[in-house]
Amino acid sequence: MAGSAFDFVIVGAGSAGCVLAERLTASGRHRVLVLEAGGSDRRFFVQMPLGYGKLFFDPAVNWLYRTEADPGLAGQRDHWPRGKLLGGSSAINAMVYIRGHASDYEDWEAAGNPGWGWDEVLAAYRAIEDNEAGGDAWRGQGGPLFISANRRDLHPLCEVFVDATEAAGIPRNADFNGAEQEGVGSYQLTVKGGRRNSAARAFLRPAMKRENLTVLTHAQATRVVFEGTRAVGVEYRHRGRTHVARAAREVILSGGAINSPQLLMLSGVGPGAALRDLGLPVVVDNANVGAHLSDHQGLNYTYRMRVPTYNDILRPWWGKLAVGMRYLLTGRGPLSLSINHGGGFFRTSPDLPRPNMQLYMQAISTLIPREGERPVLTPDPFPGLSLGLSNCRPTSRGRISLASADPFAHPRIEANALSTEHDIAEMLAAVKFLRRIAACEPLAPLIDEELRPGPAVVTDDDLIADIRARSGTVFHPSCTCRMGPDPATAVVGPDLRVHGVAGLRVCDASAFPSLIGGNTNAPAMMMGWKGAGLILRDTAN
Ligand SMILES: Cc1cc2nc3c(=O)[nH]c(=O)nc-3n(C[C@H](O)[C@H](O)[C@H](O)COP(=O)(O)OP(=O)(O)OC[C@H]3O[C@@H](n4cnc5c(N)ncnc54)[C@H](O)[C@@H]3O)c2cc1C
Repeated sequence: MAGSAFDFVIVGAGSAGCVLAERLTASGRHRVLVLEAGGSDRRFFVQMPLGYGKLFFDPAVNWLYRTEADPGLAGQRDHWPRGKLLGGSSAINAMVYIRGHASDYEDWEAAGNPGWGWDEVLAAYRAIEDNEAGGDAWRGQGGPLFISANRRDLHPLCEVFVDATEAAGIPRNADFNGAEQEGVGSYQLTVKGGRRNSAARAFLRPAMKRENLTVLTHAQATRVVFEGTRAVGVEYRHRGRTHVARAAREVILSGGAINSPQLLMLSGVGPGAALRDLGLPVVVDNANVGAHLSDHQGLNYTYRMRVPTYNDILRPWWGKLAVGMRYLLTGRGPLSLSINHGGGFFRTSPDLPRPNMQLYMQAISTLIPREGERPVLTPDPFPGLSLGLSNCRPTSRGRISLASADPFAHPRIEANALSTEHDIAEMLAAVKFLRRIAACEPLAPLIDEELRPGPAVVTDDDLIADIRARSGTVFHPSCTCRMGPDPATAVVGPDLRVHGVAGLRVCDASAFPSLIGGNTNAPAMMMGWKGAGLILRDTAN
């Protein structure tokens, strides 16, 4: 590959990178190289939706990051999985498809980012989607990304949960991606025909048939190559050797919220003093690189149930055999779905203008952890239910910084979770509401007992201590190369170009101006879609 020239070099075949690769090669006019540090997505537990639990600690497909000890999480170091394979995190995630609240994008635009308001973003989502629920003013149909409406094979407790949440005062909502986000119901999923529908499957794999797309796996970018302040290529390691891929037009970083800022810093774009301390040259001194790290925090309340749950089916060998056979023969059953059958969005106070909390319902409990595995395929030996929640717009901010100038060393992740009064007060109100749901008909009579945190935990102080002890990332780190017009406060402009240099953009969840209220795979794919539109527009000029 050394010496070959491409028009565009994309670093990272994740949610955004796969969409970019597809869009930039569609016309046949541009030669595109995608460098992906991980390997193929053609693995059984990647393809089988509930195989997700097996990928959580698997170094073959996962960067396996750990944060620094976090005071907000009672001093614990949180586990941060990120996908390291074709499809990136969309190939190891929980497949919930949520776009976020319309007002999130109005916030993006109001922060000085024309073109990223709700109307433009909605048009992109509608073009991307092929929603099983059909097209309407909100949903797209006929686009490259099939989205399951998730209406069959749901566990019966999902409906019970929806009824109880309704009784607690939250309206039913058949489509969180429709006119209203608030409400309770079942989640739409990136699942197609019983298989995970990652960004690789929906976008990259079809594009890989094109001659103008080259995808190199096990190729880790180590540095953006600059001539002066113009990015002209990418240095990468492949099969033990260092190569440089030249980009005649642009280099696009789509390595995700941890790796994109890391690669920028390794390349000399970042906080100048810190880079010099590590002996790195400084191309652009910008303290925003790696800063503004935003992430959703969540926790589960767990119940012992009086009725069967997936624990009873997924734990015993005969149950595993039965659901396994069903899956292999029909592509259906619990293995063909996300662990999160239901959920929704609610406000912790009626005075709030939009939902500030997200709910998750899992007809399974996993209190007894197994070494090296998120035990969704080996749950607790009793019927259990998990009700989870996570915040939508936390005010806590963390940081990614370089721990070393070695591109293969993990960067430092200071999550700084739950570090504001606001975030703790919100979580406290939310867990109280979760208990209200559990106390409502028809769910209450089916619950035997609350196992975590347990009935002894009642005072605000104890509830907060429990929140700190048991919360963790819900895997949505964002904003570490955030978009904004001013280099004093942002890393990329509204056109995703890195401030202060030429020929270089960042296009992934790191470029979000602010974290959206909801899961982040859909917005990352949308960023790839709109990013490609911007690149093609600028290329035509
Ligand atoms: C366990 C888990 C569960 C989740 N559940 C959900 C969910 O249910 N719904 C949802 O919407 N979102 C979910 N998310 C979040 C969502 O998947 C991510 O926000 C989204 O995929 C991020 O997309 P991205 O393009 O920014 O980065 P990624 O998809 O992470 O892609 C980055 C890619 O770049 C590659 N890369 C990085 N550095 C380099 C380098 N130097 N050289 C070459 N390649 C490199 C990586 O290997 C990776 O393939 C989950 C995430 C995880 C980890």
